[in-house]
Amino acid sequence: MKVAVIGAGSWGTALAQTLALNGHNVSLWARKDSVVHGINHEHVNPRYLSDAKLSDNIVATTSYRDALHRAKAAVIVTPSNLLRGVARVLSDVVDDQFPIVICSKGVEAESGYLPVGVFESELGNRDRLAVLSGPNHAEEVIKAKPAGTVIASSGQDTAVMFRDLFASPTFRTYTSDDVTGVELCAAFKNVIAIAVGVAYGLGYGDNTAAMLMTRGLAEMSRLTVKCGGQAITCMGLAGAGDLIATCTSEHSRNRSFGVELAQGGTLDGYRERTHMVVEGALACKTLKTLSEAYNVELPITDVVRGVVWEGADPKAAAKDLFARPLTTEFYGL
Ligand SMILES: NC(=O)c1ccc[n+]([C@@H]2O[C@H](COP(=O)([O-])OP(=O)(O)OC[C@H]3O[C@@H](n4cnc5c(N)ncnc54)[C@H](O)[C@@H]3O)[C@@H](O)[C@H]2O)c1
Ligand SMILES: O=P(O)(O)OC[C@H](O)CO
Repeated sequence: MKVAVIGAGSWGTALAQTLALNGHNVSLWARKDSVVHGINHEHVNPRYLSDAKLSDNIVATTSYRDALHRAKAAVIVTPSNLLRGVARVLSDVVDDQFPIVICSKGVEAESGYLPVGVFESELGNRDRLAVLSGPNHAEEVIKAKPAGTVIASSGQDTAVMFRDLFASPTFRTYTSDDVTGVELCAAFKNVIAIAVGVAYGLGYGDNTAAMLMTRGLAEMSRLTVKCGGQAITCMGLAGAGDLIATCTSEHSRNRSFGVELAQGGTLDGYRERTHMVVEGALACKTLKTLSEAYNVELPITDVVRGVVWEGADPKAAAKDLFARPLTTEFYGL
């Protein structure tokens, strides 16, 4: 079957390869001609994961229409801040039954919409929309190192369809009906990974990292439940699983950005050097819309926002976190 993958960064490239190895014909939309040329002529993405030889049943294009022509499903893997634009393009090309899975991790600025909500508002029919998320560093998935992920949809047929599309001997896919929970976990874990990176950058230890991860999980759970998601989702692959992978992995951009930030680096400098997206830097701002709407305290997220965007001193910010009133461990849950 032909599948359109929209976005040829690291994750789009790894997912395209996963689908291609499963025998599907993949049409990969890329922004840059040089990427299209590299994939179609050398079977290599010259900009992302350039060590990987890609299957020859991946064909790249810069045309959305060509990518979607005769495709039976679309996989959306752009940075989260571009999702509404992509949804608008798709609304001119696909009908309201066309299955779409979104693999980007974030919250829309201003509206506070999660990815599936953004697509639903532009394209309708939520039941054919899904979200895919889990502890999935592209650098490992493209090498077929075993990994698991969750595919959540309000439509059971959609979740099962994408589960079977992606499942492989090394990529184990689970279904869920908790779309909100999976999406919030995905956005949140990146913010906590920045906090963990900052802590390591300041020379703090593994105890600090474990505390931030666990208290981050508490923030994630509080907001998830208030937004209508299930607390148990935060204990699954999309929650604790991805939080652990992102906060501990050498591959994580969010974590390594946090380390650099603590040592005087900047977001612009990180982006320019790597050409990569640091979703947590945006999410620490966009999650505020939800925390205010639902009146949920997110102290670690607030501190990360202060350090990334408001010039707060990381050491002073860490001190502030410790100066908060002492309370019971499961306060607010
Ligand atoms: N990399 C991973 O391991 C991984 C795993 C799971 C989920 N994700 C998520 O997938 C999404 C995409 O991340 P990625 O890692 O594939 O990207 P990346 O960081 O490897 O590359 C950046 C991507 O952004 C695109 N881009 C940048 N500016 C653009 C613009 N103005 N217009 C259009 N495209 C632009 C680039 O073309 C490229 O595709 C993110 O939400 C990320 O959180 C990534
Ligand atoms: O490299 P990061 O920090 O963007 O994380 C990538 C994936 O989301 C890990 O599951």
